Amino acid sequence: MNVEMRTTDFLDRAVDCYSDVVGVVAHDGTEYTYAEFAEQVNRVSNALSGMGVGQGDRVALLAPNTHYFLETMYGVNQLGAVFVPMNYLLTPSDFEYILDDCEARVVIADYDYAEKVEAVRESVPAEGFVGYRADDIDGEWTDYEDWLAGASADAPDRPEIAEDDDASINYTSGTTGDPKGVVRTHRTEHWHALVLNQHMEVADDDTYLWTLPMFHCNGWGHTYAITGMGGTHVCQRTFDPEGTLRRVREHDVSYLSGAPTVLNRLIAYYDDHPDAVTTGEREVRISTAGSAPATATLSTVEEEIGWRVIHLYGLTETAPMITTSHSPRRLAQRGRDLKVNQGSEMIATDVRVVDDDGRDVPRDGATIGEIVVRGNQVMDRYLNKPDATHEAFNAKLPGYFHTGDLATIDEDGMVAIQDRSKDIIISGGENVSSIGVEDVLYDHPDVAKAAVIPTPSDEWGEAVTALVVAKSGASPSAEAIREFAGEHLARYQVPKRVEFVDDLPETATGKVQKYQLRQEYWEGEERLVGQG
Ligand SMILES: Nc1ncnc2c1ncn2[C@@H]1O[C@H](COP(=O)(O)OP(=O)(O)OP(=O)(O)O)[C@@H](O)[C@H]1O
Repeated sequence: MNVEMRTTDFLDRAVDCYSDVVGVVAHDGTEYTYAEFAEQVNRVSNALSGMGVGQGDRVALLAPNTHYFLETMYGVNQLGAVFVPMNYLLTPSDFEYILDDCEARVVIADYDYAEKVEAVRESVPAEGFVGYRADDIDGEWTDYEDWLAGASADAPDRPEIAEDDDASINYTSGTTGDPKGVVRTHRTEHWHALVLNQHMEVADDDTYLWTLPMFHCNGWGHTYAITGMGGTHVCQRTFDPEGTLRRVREHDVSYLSGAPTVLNRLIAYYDDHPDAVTTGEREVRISTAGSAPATATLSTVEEEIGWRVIHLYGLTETAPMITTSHSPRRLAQRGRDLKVNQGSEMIATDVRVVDDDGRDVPRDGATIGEIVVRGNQVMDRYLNKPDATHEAFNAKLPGYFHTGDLATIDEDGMVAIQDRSKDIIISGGENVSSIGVEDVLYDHPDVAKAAVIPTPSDEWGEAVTALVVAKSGASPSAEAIREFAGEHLARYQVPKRVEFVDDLPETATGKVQKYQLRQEYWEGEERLVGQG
């Protein structure tokens, strides 16, 4: 007989098997066993019920990495209600759009960010406003702790939750356009967490440090995966290198995650404070995804900081993870470079690379096509956007989700991401992978960050242009950078222009906003490819 897959299964197991184990360390150091954590979760459910929230209702949360993010997520889901975590770096008008789009009944917000919801309060449908440390928020917010204190810690009656019921709505980060509400079901969330556990080897002695924003795809599924395995969550409100390295030492952390920019910031801090890293008894592993890590980034983290890097790939729409570099057999055969931009599909996940007619490209590691995917972790739909949903699942190969990412695939099924279709540069008729050029630039000893974008050119159609942040104290010339690139790249890939900038605009999840960078060069002109 089939058993429905639900997100609640993960906390239920932790309570069954690890009630005495510290499940959550709050950002202020307070420790909760899984039994205590489950009581907090029950309080959230009962307090929400008291406000009239029931099955199918949406509850939005605006919070950094905190124990109450986790409490709210489980508390909402065990009522059969739908959890909507929001990106705290968005603007009031984004929140107005999101809260309206998902028709949130209640908003729970952190004192650091609540003002952005307060600014649009009158124009959103929510009736309940709960603030963490409400005294520090201007406006009428019920204090989170008072709210819970008035609620029972007994398990609420759970409704019948079907695995295809909506569990959460995660808005895309808006790197390339308006946020879209990605609707994920209990089944997609559950399945993705199982797949993640399988490939990341999560166990009950894992201590997971929250450097990755929890709002981002429910922390890439670790909010469920770590809980279900009986591991310990250590909360860090937002990432900072000093705080991260200190917590790794203090809590004997074994596992953490972050976008490549997080790795780069750790490296920059480590350069100045090598003593901040101690290699303890056990291995530390760090999973990275969200954008392409440079070869130099991976080798510095592995060889100098001493942590094992696992490179993953995916999208909000795919829960997110669909490929992984964690293949010891292949790495032993083919060397560590394999890790940089390649991964194999995760278990029970059908990843294909197809041409414009939806046919598989040759598995030659050279022909570029679009990554499409089918699997139980793929989203149900975009909220209120049937046309976008139809397009995403039918553009080239019906039934597969179309990622908009370009890649090659080789004879072992290793997928190497080349670019987003919007980021690839067509210069003199040749495709140039911005990721490939950036990878080389990161190898230059004076380069701290690099973003490669197309700029308009009468001669080339699009000119490969590198925007470079120099390392502190270094002042390389544009010519030196171009020369270095010329030693490692084909002539058509070498940046025609190199410009130095103080910093690169990034999203909350650490992605360089190439769309924004491109804009100023393309004002009034139409790009040949992509939309921006
Ligand atoms: N390991 C990786 N290497 C290269 N690119 C990656 C990797 N992992 C993720 N990405 C990029 O990130 C994208 C997914 O990001 P996410 O779902 O967070 O939203 P977004 O695409 O940044 O936002 P929006 O859809 O609003 O533009 C992928 O489509 C891919 O382009």
